[in-house]
Amino acid sequence: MTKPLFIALDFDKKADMWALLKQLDPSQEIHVKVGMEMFYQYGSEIVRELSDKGFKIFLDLKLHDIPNTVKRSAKQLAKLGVYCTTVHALGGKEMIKAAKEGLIAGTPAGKPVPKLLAVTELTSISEEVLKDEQHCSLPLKDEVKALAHQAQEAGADGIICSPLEVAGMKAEFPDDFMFVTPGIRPKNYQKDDQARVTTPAQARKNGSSAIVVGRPITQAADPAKAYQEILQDWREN
Ligand SMILES: O=c1ccn([C@@H]2O[C@H](COP(=O)(O)O)[C@@H](O)[C@H]2O)c(=O)[nH]1
Repeated sequence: MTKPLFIALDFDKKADMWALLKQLDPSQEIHVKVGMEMFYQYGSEIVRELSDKGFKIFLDLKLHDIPNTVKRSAKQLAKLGVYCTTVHALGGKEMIKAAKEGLIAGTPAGKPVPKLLAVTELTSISEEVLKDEQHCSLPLKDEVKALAHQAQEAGADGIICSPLEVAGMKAEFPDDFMFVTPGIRPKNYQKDDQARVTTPAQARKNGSSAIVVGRPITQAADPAKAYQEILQDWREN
């Protein structure tokens, strides 16, 4: 499979989401990310609609609760047939293990189990915030790496981190462990609320397995053009 670019479908209205998706070339495989904004409004219906139209879905709900609750929730999520989903790595190994068990238990027979990705440190968190507000004494890269190892030991299939951290830890993980990276900004695009960003091309060079891009596509004057340009920067050799 070519390395995915997940378009973060962070929209207020479903109609705006479809207006964007209709502009994209239907002959290409399109990967999308459904997050809390759409899911809290439209629920599993939106996932099914996208799935029926052939989109490959990353359902990003960042589960973070006690293991029993996460296991039972993951079991329900697995019924939706998504490609991957997320938990917060800070929930601990028991919670991640429980999420994996729930996904396995809920996946319909003969269907692939959704990949479980653990969010390490959100890409909006800076070195300063990690130290001053999360009271973490480790440098950010070390904290991300420690959470990544913890997630892998607990059975996660990959992590979410910034592309800035990938190169420094990829060699320590199996080849199929996924490094999915938001915090993507084309050259000269504003950071918005993201703290740790790179261009798509830099994410590729650093070894990201997949990138997640929202506003640089969804807020563009010409989203289809922005998507193609970012895709080219991401995939160009
Ligand atoms: O650490 C994280 C985890 C998830 N995200 C999500 O990715 C997109 C990024 O959107 P942009 O508009 O490209 O900033 C968004 O849906 C976040 O919820 C993240 O940014 N960082």
